[in-house]
Amino acid sequence: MADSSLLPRGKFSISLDDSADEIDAVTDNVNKLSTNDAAAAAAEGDMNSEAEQEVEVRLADLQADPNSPLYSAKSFDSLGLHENLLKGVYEMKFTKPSKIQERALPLLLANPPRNMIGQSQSGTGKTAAFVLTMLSRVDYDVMKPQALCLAPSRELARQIMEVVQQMGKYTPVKAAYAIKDSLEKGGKIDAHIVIGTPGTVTDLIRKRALPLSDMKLMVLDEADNMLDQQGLGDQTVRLKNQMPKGCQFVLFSATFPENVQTFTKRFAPEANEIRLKATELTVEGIKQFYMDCKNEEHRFEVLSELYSLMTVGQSIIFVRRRDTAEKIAQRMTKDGHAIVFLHGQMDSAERDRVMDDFRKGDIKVLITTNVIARGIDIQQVNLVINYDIPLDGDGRPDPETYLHRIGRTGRFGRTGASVNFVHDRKSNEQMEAIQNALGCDIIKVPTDDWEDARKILKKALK
Ligand SMILES: Nc1ncnc2c1ncn2[C@@H]1O[C@H](COP(=O)(O)OP(=O)(O)OP(=O)(O)O)[C@@H](O)[C@H]1O
Repeated sequence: MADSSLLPRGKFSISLDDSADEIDAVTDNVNKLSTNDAAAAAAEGDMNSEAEQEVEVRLADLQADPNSPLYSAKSFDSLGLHENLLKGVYEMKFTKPSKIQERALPLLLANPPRNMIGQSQSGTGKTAAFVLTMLSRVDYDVMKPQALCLAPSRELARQIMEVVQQMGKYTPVKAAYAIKDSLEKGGKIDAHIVIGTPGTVTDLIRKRALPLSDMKLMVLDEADNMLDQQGLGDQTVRLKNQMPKGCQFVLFSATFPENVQTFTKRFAPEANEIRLKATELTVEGIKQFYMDCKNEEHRFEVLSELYSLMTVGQSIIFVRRRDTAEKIAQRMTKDGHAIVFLHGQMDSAERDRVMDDFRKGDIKVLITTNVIARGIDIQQVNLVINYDIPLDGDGRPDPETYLHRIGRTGRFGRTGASVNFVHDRKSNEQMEAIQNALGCDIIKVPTDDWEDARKILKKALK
């Protein structure tokens, strides 16, 4: 949850309560939205399963707890959103906003537009905050790209598109991808909202397939990653420099490490900021464990044993290298486990197929690299395994990537477990460094008493 004492004084152009006038201006624009039949929304009356009901009860409790990042004192109706967007939100079964949604939305929608740097724990609903902003800001009478959302992976871009379509269901929004293989040769993007990855966006602009003249809003999801100077940073900055004057820059992430903070502020000057304290970064619902393996070979055996003994919902295993992902998937398959791999060197169609199968639940175990460490939201994932402890580009323990990886479980109040595998002194030290940096407890699970191990993990997954 954000700590208001950390917010820079005087940076807010409005307070949460006196924002009605500014919000109206945005609402005027959105009034042009078409009014589709809302009956469709009401007609949906599926009986929830028992498990889902349990989650709903827990969620209601969390959303009533002021100490939870999901807590909100307000309703979606009071956040200045157009009624057609509210219909979309409610159809997604969102009853109350989370803390980040409640705090960020009025600031994001205020006029004149102001930049935003928003931080909130993994799985607390940042996507809705920026998607609703994009859907509120575009002028639907103008069929030109007006909002650009950048994400670090095609998987995340596709997921954001899904949210845009769902939330924008009762608007005439047209959204287009700018990801590899998304546009036919010689084609041109005509859509209100563009969602893409920096490389392809750069490419399309160069080919004059993505006009920027009407851009009003640029969103960076996983902003610290997008601005990382060892990675996507240069490309992202070059894109920013091409945006028209007055463009609003919106940056969201669960993590903004020290080393990107100055840069982030330069990227989004005069921004409203919503920040977390260092002690608030971990999500309570995610229980963290480690298993001490004797060596490389034992590490694999423990993994295989774990999957023989446990019935987990869905799980993601993270490794450092693509070839490790492939090798382990092959060995696990030989041992009789159903598992697939996903990494950045696969072709687009294959990546999409694997991800779609995993999302549908047809695949239960996915082994992957950091390519999907961030943002991916699959609520049934209740176990994350760090087969390799995450390291940064310089080979140092990487607490941010750790947080994002384990954050693939425990989404929006759900419970989940993460298990770190250590197999030698070095990996042990790496895990300890992460534990110290985050000040979190990582509890040992025995590798010589499987009954005990099963009990501990089962309890955490309840
Ligand atoms: N107000 C809400 N009520 C109920 N569910 C919500 C609400 N807001 C978001 N969600 C759900 O919570 C889940 C997590 O949201 P989202 O993916 O936006 O998290 P995030 O903060 O972007 O996480 P990450 O940092 O991992 O990217 C999604 O399944 C989303 O549909």
